[in-house]
Amino acid sequence: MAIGFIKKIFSFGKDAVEEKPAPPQETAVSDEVAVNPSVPSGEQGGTQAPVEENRSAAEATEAGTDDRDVSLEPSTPTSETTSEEAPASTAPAADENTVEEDESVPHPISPPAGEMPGRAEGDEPPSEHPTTVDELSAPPSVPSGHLPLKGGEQEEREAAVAADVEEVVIDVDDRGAGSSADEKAASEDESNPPPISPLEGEMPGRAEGGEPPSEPLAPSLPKGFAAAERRPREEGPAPQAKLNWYQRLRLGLARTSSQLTGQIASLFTKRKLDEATLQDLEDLLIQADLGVETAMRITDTLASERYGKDVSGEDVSRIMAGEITKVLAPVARPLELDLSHKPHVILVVGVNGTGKTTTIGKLAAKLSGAGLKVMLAAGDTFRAAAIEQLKIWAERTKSEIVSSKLGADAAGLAYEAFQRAREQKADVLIIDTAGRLQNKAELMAELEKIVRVLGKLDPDAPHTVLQTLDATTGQNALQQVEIFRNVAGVSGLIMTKLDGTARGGILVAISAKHKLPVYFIGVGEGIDDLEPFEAKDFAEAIAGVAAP
Ligand SMILES: Nc1nc2c(ncn2[C@@H]2O[C@H](COP(=O)(O)OP(=O)(O)OP(=O)(O)O)[C@@H](O)[C@H]2O)c(=O)[nH]1
Repeated sequence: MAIGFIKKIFSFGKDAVEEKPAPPQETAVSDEVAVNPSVPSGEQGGTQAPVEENRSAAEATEAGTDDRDVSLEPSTPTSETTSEEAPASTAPAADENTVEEDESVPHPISPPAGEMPGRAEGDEPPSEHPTTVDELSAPPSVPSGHLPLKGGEQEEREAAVAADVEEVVIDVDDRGAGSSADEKAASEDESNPPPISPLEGEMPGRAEGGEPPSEPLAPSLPKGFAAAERRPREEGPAPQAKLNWYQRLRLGLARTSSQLTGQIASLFTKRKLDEATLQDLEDLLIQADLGVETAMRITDTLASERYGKDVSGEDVSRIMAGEITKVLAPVARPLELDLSHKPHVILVVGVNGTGKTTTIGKLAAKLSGAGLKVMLAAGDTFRAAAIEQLKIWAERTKSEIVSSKLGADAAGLAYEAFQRAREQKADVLIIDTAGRLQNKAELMAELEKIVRVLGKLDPDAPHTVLQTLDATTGQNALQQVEIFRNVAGVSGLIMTKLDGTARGGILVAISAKHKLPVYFIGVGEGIDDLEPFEAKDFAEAIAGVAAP
């Protein structure tokens, strides 16, 4: 179904470009009803009709409780011209252009008016090879079939061309200026000397009739300056190969692990394992955000193996990695999609800046890359940049997008997006939300409303509620999960920014406490920088166990 749909998009408006993907169709939900009639018929266009129905449905529920009219405004794919079409359509035009240009535009090598005046009317045309100064300064001959311009005409036309050029510049650089192109061209003629004129006194050119200097004169520097010798350019360091995701994860968690292993190593120098050492170790593990429960698991296991004996830092790292793996293994699960839903709705929540929008883009890339039909909903109506950011991701991932104006009702948008995704038989709908600070009650209420509204269309929706957590956050992430879980019923986590100076220990504490699935980890800002979460890799990276 999805492949058939994609083929449909691909073939719209460009019969000759079969293999080139069409831009994603965007559906804007605006405050005014504006249905674009130019949508292609078929799967996409056929979904236009129920707009009003949708709206009333949304109103009937408290879904689209917003008073605004919400409507769909799909953009049409850009039609493209193929190289095969071009010659047939452009050939006659080219002839016309030639005539047009020849008549109105001076020859490209024509000297500027005033500087090298043309021949006076009635003069003999110059010989083929100019030999005298007069001949050299005469304008080039006009191609046969065209009348040579008279001196006055030449100037007028050159002025007209100058005006045209200025008009373009004004369009681009100074649209609202209001001064006419002619005025501007004229005033610049008066005020600007020709750019190639040497400045008087600074770089004297050849005096009239004088010999050219044998070497170009170096400008003399004013007092207090000295000419520097040109040094050979230094070779910079060879560009480094991009680290793979595992190396980036290890690097990201290096701060946590090296700090931890360094402290552990100094703790166990020449000390047998006793109660005091175990207590010190537990404190260190808690400081590394691992949580009391996991810290105790580690110390208990260490005690049962090595109590009263010598202990090395490697022993502790190995036991630590093993115990952390036991905590994380049950939560390292794939994100399950029930594609019978059509669409499977994923709501993405989390504090602002934790990487929701970026993660949505990465998820969309994986899903659409696998041939699934993905629709995105720009439910972060709080930030204009977030809407734009998601549009870019939609374009990059060939996903459709439903967006709205800044400040629009997010629940109404989510409702419309869900309906539209259903009509279009999308496999997955991913809804972005505003970064709600958990202490802002009204924002949390809006999030609750989105969940409620989606449930009106399908009691099981949203089918997945994903929360993004920023790995650089630390303890605060634990509190974030608690709050979003209560408000939005978070069903799984993605930890982002594990490639930075991450403090990944908190994920262990969160997993021990909430036992929520951890689907993926973000290891960079790129489209491919999202990896399935692997308990053992993560545990070893935190514990500082040497990489295999
Ligand atoms: N290094 C790194 N940066 C990331 C990762 N994920 C997201 N980012 C960056 O984090 C910043 C915030 O990401 P967004 O996706 O805008 O976060 P958001 O949660 O949507 O933010 P709001 O729209 O403000 O709610 C951006 O600069 C992203 O490029 C990651 O895994 N690694």
